[in-house]
Amino acid sequence: MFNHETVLLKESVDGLNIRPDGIYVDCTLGGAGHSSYILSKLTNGGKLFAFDQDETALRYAREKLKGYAEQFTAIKSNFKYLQEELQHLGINRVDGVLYDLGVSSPQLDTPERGFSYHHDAPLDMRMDLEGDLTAYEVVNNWTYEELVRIFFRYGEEKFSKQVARNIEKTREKRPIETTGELVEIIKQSIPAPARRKGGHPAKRIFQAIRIAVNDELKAFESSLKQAIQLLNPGGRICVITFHSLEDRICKQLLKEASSVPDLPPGLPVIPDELKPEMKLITRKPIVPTEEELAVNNRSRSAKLRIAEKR
Ligand SMILES: C[S@@+](CC[C@H](N)C(=O)[O-])C[C@H]1O[C@@H](n2cnc3c(N)ncnc32)[C@H](O)[C@@H]1O
Repeated sequence: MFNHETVLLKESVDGLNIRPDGIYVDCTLGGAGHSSYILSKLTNGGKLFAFDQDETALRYAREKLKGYAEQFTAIKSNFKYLQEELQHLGINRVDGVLYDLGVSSPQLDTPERGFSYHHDAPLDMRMDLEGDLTAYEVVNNWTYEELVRIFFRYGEEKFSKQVARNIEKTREKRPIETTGELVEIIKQSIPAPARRKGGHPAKRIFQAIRIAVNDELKAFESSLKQAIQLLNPGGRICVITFHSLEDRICKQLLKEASSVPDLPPGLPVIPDELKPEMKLITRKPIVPTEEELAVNNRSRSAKLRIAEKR
């Protein structure tokens, strides 16, 4: 069973302003919550292409959506290959692209995937099980400097140096094999008063390693740029992010794409080629309602941003 509670479902899919005969892309298929709702709004002429790099999610979603064989195509690929994969299928323009970033609940809740600090399991954290880089490799073989860099940058962890130093000390004696061992090292590295604040003490380091293993930020940035290029006029992008690093990339890129460049003074009208490509639909992100927060804890950090191609 693939139990993933979809976040900001109505807000994001309604945000796509779906044309029943349009072409849409769900970059993060997962449990197909958003995809099912998009498909319910399409007629026979409409198409949905959905990406996931996780074979388990694809298998589940293909079965769930088998009634939509005409309209639905699942693609096993990283969404950083958005343009290339669509081109292979003869698609050069689309009417909407959706991202619901991060990991799904089944990925988090399956101990063997090694994403969770609540279970003791081998250090893995790959969304794509065919990927070469695992959390084991990062934790055991990356240098002290590389670890400090990712813990600061991707985890915004104040005690990055202490954690990296204790990882180094431990692995000099023996390899660090499991999430449980890593959690213990993190707990020992963070002073007790700080450990009691801000949720689970391993949360930020686990986020950092997961982002590094899956190269999440670069993939998203590259994909979002491609999505902007792929859109037809009037087409929309909806992005749901779950932490400040993803949200910053999204906000920045959409802002750049929707801003007028500095113009020479006295120019009476903005020439067409200088007009921004996008228009922001949400100046401030949409966040879950109290009702959603009450039933879905995973939604608490979600932010939805929407922009439209001019
Ligand atoms: C939060 S879940 C999506 C849940 C889905 N919207 C639903 O309602 O069921 C994110 C999914 O995107 C996938 N994913 C994350 N980053 C990806 C990437 N760069 N390329 C392809 N799939 C990715 C993950 O494997 C995961 O299944």
